[in-house]
Amino acid sequence: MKIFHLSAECYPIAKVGGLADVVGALPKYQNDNGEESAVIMPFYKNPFTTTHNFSAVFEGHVHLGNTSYPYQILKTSEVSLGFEVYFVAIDALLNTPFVYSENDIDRFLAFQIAALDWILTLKQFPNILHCHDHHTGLIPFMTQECYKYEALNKIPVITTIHNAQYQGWMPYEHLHKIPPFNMEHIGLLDWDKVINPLAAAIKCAWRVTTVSPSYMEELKQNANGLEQLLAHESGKAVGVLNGIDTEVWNPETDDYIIENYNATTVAAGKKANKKWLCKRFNLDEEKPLVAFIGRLVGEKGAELLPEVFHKVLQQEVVNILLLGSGHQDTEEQLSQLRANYSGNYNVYIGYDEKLSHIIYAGADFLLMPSRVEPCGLNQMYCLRYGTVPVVRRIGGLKDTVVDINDNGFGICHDDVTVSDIAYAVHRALEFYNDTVQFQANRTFIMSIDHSWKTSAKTYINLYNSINQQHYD
Ligand SMILES: Nc1ncnc2c1ncn2[C@@H]1O[C@H](COP(=O)(O)OP(=O)(O)O[C@H]2O[C@H](CO)[C@@H](O)[C@H](O)[C@H]2O)[C@@H](O)[C@H]1O
Repeated sequence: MKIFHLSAECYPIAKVGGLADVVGALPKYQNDNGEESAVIMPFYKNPFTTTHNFSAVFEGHVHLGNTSYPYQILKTSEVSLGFEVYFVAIDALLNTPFVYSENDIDRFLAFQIAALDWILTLKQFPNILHCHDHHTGLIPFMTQECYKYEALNKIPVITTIHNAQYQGWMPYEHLHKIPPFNMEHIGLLDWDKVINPLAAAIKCAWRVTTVSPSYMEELKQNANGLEQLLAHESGKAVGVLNGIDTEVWNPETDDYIIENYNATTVAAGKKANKKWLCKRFNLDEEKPLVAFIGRLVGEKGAELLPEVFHKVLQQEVVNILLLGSGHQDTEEQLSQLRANYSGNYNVYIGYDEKLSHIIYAGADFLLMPSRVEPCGLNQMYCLRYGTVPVVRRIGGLKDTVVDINDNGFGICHDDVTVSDIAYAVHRALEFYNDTVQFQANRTFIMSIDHSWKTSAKTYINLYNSINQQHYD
């Protein structure tokens, strides 16, 4: 089966968050299952694209209304990611050092149209188009409705929702940029009187998936305005839990971390990584280390963290280390807190892939007090590195972490409040002091299998079930 994943991000080429991790791993595991899975993504100007050579497999012009942009489909043979990547290079719009910007309506519309224009020219069409998030949300609509893509309308299109908070809204003044279609069907694009690419994808895709089963249920109650639509389309929707790339995220072979380890050597391995972190960030290596990694936004409960940290650092014997960036206010408050708790608290404001690996390896606990968490990968990474997750029971966190009081291995809490989060940290630290249990738990959590093996197969079964239905 020939599968094209369409996405704005793909690790290690361009990563802003978890979307990249998924699109950089799922195709590889699908190929391991004997499929032919590839990625189509924009060509940005970033460390990956500037250090590799590319050759053009196609050249054309993409039209956005009356404006025409030259574009190429590029490939590189210099690196093997376990799947083929086709880059849509539209210099005037996409060749930027960033993935997302103010001009995203034109950028991602042009990306989607150029990708479909190229697919139209292929001798062998893909059997599945798998679209990720709203940046590719108009593809299910365009293949079904636009006259020029009629030849593609038999190809099943899947949309995976990684995050329904962002929907790609466009005012109607952009309508003329979408290739012509029967205007009687304009309602498919609409949600609340604007063009809503995520809503259009939910309406037009042959199947809709979310990145965990719990998130699928939660979206029917809380989907940033799309609740009714999701409830209405639930017959074709299913939650498939993300996996993790166990080749990239493996403490035994990870090149980023200070000392490699496995379940047998976990105590010494984690100690060496923690020692490095404590030296680098002026922390006390004798105390337990609680870490946070992620985007500093409301969804992650980030604006509560300064107060949570203040409370915890006053009451507990602990170190706290945060890696992240996002809302400026939160960044500033988190940075200011350093003055009060020097020696036990530090933050790194920014994005640093290597540092994130060392933190997963060196921390004792990873905090995720998310308001919304469609799946969450951090808790699965930390488990693999023997770090205990402290999470709110929501979305994918609920599906992957069981509290120690329920015969589980993590710490869970229900509310996103300063006191609930601080109490969860308190429970975590009590657990830390139960040395024997804590060490045994470390070894156990490293053995939990969250690899893509199962979920990659689930997606393949889903594709097969559509193809089966289609040809019956
Ligand atoms: N400052 C920083 N420096 C280095 N690395 C950093 C970093 N901030 C974040 N990361 C990394 O980015 C990834 C974040 O993944 P998540 O799944 O937690 O979140 P995200 O909300 O982006 O993804 C959305 O899509 C994914 C994939 O489907 C869902 O799991 C998730 O719930 C949904 O919100 C992890 O690899 C993490 O280590």
